[in-house]
Amino acid sequence: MFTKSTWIRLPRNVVVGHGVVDRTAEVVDDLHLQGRPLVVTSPTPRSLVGDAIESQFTDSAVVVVEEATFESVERVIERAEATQPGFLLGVGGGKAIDIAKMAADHVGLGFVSVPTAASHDGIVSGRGSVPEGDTRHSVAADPPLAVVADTEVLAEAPWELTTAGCADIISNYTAVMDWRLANRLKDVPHSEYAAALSEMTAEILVDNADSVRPGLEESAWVVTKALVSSGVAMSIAGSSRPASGAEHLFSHQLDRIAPEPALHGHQVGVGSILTAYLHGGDRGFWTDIRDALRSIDAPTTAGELGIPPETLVEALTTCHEIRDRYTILGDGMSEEAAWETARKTGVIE
Ligand SMILES: NC(=O)C1=CN([C@@H]2O[C@H](COP(=O)(O)OP(=O)(O)OC[C@H]3O[C@@H](n4cnc5c(N)ncnc54)[C@H](OP(=O)(O)O)[C@@H]3O)[C@@H](O)[C@H]2O)C=CC1
Ligand SMILES: O=C(CO)COP(=O)(O)O
Ligand SMILES: [Zn+2]
Repeated sequence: MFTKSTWIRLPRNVVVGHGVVDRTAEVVDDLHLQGRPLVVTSPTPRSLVGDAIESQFTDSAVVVVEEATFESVERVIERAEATQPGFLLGVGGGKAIDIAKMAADHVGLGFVSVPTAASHDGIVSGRGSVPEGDTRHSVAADPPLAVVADTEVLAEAPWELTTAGCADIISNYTAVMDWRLANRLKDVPHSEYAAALSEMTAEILVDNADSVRPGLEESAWVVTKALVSSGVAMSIAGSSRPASGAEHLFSHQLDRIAPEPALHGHQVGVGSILTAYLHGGDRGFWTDIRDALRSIDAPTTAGELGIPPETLVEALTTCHEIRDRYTILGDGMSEEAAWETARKTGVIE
């Protein structure tokens, strides 16, 4: 008997382009959302687009968050209970958007994502990631009802945020390799549609790497479309598997143990070089990943990440423990193998 079922949750409107932040109220109208918005934002995004957004609504409440913490999520929930909005608008980078996403989920309201940085695929996905205790990986949350991604704003964001978004997409290659391996070895549920979409997204981004340059609105366009596509792959899968394998475990562990972690996308990019090497050995795919990262100015070494070599090796040898997600790391790497992998790939010089 056939018993399978799936429920794919996607944003209904994805509006990307020049000046679209001025169309936020129109997007909201199209969703038939009632009531006033609670705008969840952080200091810099508020100074950049706060007025442009708030002026489109006759009555809006605003909460400015500074840290990606559960206290911030609770503050937004309290503000929502006090102001009784009809929906939430998350305006900013991953911090403001994830806090809005988690708070909206808690109070049972919809939210609209207005990214000001194309820094990772969480800005469009149904995954929320706010550090809780020792946990750094994402959990399921309702995806945004709509995404309003203004390429003019995104193109002016610091270049490293955009290169981090690119590297998060390039890491899809190794995430999919890990997912296929887990399916073959551990019978982990796998969607070939989600895997193919995720890989194709990385492929298109790499093919268009020449048009990803600082200050170019075209770059914001290319990267945002890729982030949307990666978010859709995760929605089809019903998990972050198509976009998160061992390279993400490595990054989550660095977030826990590094004196000063680097950007999410930059860490997963370097993680992807290392795990591509493990998948493919000397003549493997890892040089393609490294070259793709180099071509968009993303870090490819521990030094460029600002991570001490010992910390990088510690992350690589311990990160398999942080979550129940089978990857090429299996039940863990020895220290010797981790040093060898990092040196052979030039991640540690
Ligand atoms: N849901 C998911 O799957 C994932 C979620 N995450 C989460 O996302 C967060 C990291 O995302 P990230 O975007 O890097 O972090 P932030 O939202 O903190 O943004 C990074 C920095 O850029 C600033 N900024 C944002 N937009 C602009 C702009 N247009 N111009 C100038 N500066 C700008 C912010 O300013 P200010 O400090 O003033 O806000 C901040 O200092 C973390 O909380 C992480 O847990 C990470 C990966 C995946
Ligand atoms: O960052 C993500 C995908 O790019 C989400 O992955 P995690 O579930 O590992 O946090
Ligand atoms: Zn990621």
